[in-house]
Amino acid sequence: MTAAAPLLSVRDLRMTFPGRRGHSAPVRAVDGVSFDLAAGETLGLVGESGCGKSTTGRAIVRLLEPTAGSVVYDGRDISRLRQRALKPLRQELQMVFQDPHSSLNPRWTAARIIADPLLAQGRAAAGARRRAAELMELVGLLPQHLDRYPHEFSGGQAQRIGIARALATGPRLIVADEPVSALDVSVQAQIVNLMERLQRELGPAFLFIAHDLSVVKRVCDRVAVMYLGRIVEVGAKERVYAAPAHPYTRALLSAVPLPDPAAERVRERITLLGDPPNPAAPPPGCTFHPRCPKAREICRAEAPLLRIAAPGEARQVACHFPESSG
Ligand SMILES: Nc1ncnc2c1ncn2[C@@H]1O[C@H](COP(=O)(O)OP(=O)(O)OP(=O)(O)O)[C@@H](O)[C@H]1O
Repeated sequence: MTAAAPLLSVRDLRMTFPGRRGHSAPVRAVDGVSFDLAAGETLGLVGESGCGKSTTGRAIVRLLEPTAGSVVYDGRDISRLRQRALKPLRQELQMVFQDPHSSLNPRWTAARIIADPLLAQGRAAAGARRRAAELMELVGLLPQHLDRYPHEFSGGQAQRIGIARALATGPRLIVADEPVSALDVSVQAQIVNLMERLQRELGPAFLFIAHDLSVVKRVCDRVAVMYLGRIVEVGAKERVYAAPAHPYTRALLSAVPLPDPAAERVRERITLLGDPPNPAAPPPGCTFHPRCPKAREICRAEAPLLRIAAPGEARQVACHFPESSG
């Protein structure tokens, strides 16, 4: 039996920005990212601020045109499509942004924000409004509030509107870029619960971008860890969280508080040395080597490829000395 083709297949994705004034070297924000996403699957994309998570997400839904590489969605490379050719795909590829108040048009009512993708599809105004009311209910908002403006909603409610808008056209892939990190901690869990429920009920695939590893642990099937524009480890959530193979993943996970205070007291904490390096001037070899407690000569000279961590495992790791190999 052959496995079904993935819904999304990203290969060697690269996104380079011109250097800012005074720093003429180009910024390699995404530097060769490859992964697959199956229909209905949730992949968490984690890593420190500036490692290229948002740029990866934006290039996939084609808010940006990648510098190189391919983004094969449903069997078709969309990485070079022009805006006109992308239009029909917009209903299938949606994005939820980090800060709902700055990503929703402040001059539009909730009804218009949610109905806009439907109107763009050619839906009649009355039908689009009815659908917007249903979507308000689906995301836990009162349909009577359809004519309110974004500033009349709290942060959590506004994010629900952003989610309703993303769901309006029945997308098959949603890129959620830090969807809860701008919200109060008390509201974060509600939005995570909502996204979990919608994923279960409606079944879109999610690329869930976050720096909070405990959120990713709750909602994702697989996790990809990014460092300086590259994926350094990707695999099933259970494996990555229980036995991280890359030293960077180990360091990130060692900073996540454990619910059990006794376990918390005896756990190993790994403090990363120094700051993340500059993507305009990445270190040679493995870009993590200046901060890696295990770095040896080869790490300074040769960039490790992302490869199967251990025989029989689907998990991949880009390290010359992954944890599983001792
Ligand atoms: N339009 C742009 N022009 C120039 N550089 C950019 C642009 N967008 C992003 N960058 C740079 O690319 C790198 C990756 O940024 P990106 O926002 O993708 O990272 P991130 O992991 O999502 O971080 P954060 O969580 O802070 O959003 C950073 O060094 C950033 O400064």
